[in-house]
Amino acid sequence: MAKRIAAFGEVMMRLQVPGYELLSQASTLNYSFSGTGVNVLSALARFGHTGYLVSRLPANPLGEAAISYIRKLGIAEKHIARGGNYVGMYFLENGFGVRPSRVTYTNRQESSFNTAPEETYDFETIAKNIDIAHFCGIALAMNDSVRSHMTRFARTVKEQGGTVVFDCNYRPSLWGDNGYEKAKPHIEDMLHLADIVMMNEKDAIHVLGMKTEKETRHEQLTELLPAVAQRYNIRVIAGTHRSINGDNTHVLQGFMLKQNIFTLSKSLTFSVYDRIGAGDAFASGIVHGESEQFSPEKTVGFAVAAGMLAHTVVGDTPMSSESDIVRIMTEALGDVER
Ligand SMILES: Nc1ncnc2c1ncn2[C@@H]1O[C@H](COP(=O)(O)OP(=O)(O)O)[C@@H](O)[C@H]1O
Ligand SMILES: O=C(O)C[C@@H](O)[C@H](O)C(=O)COP(=O)(O)O
Repeated sequence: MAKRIAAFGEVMMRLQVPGYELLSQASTLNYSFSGTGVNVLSALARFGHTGYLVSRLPANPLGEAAISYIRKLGIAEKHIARGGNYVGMYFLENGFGVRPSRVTYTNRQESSFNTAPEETYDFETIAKNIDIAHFCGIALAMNDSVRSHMTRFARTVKEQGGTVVFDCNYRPSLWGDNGYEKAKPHIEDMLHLADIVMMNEKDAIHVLGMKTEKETRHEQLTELLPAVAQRYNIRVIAGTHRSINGDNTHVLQGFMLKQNIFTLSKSLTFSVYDRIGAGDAFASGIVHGESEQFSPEKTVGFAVAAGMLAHTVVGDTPMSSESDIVRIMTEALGDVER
């Protein structure tokens, strides 16, 4: 059934160096807009849900440009507050061969979203009119005021009987020195409130400090995640394992833990055009599968195929429809369609 979904998060301006040049070599940049909330809602709008972005943008031409972009993606703008002066930015240098892609965040703390005053958002009204709210660990890394918005909104959604989705999305560069220690209490606050969580064993080991004697990622995952689900009372935990082959193709396998049962997707191998936003596409697939009451096998298969397709589209924002994803799950790769 189509759901009303709100995502709380920052709209980012992505400044991408064209081709494979470094920032130090290039003289032009391509800009687009992004942010985990934008990405997740774009995907969910394509699957037939209604998406509301809960954010804050400046009342100036930059804010207008961001809103036009969001509108074009089919995301409802009525919960976007206006005020402050800046849009958060990040620079992207594309990797090539053995050189990985690189993201550099700039003075994000000063953005409209990260300086939003305490009473900016009417969480009561928003929570009464949605079914699901999505939150992300990137916003949690920002400052105490954003963290307070997040926990307040998530608590209000729970009080209204809604579903809380939380993507751990740990970004080392945003948490800084002793990042794991700083992040742990805040991630735990969100885990206690969440019904559906995106994470893998790295979050359990490094952020939550859980111990395991197991050596392979898969064994660590299957040992630790049921303990996480039990400790924080989480209904569904899902995520991916990625590996990168010598020929630069990536292998992605999705997993989902529900009612103490692990379901794994097929391992998909594919070439990568633009890797950023693939985790958000996967998360959207899980939210869609749960909303439509798909079986765990179908949900995780759908989510990983959505993640794979997001690697083939330029920009952070997933653009695939449900039928694009179902086709890729069921059909062999083909030549030009004409
Ligand atoms: N250095 C790290 N320490 C702890 N957890 C991490 C680290 N890097 C990534 N993770 C976690 O691993 C998971 C997947 O990472 P991510 O970079 O978001 O990949 P994807 O975009 O494929 O989802 C996320 O839940 C993230 O929090
Ligand atoms: O910084 C943000 O708020 C998000 C963007 O940097 C970007 O969209 C992103 O990190 C997406 O995450 P992924 O889907 O895990 O690649």
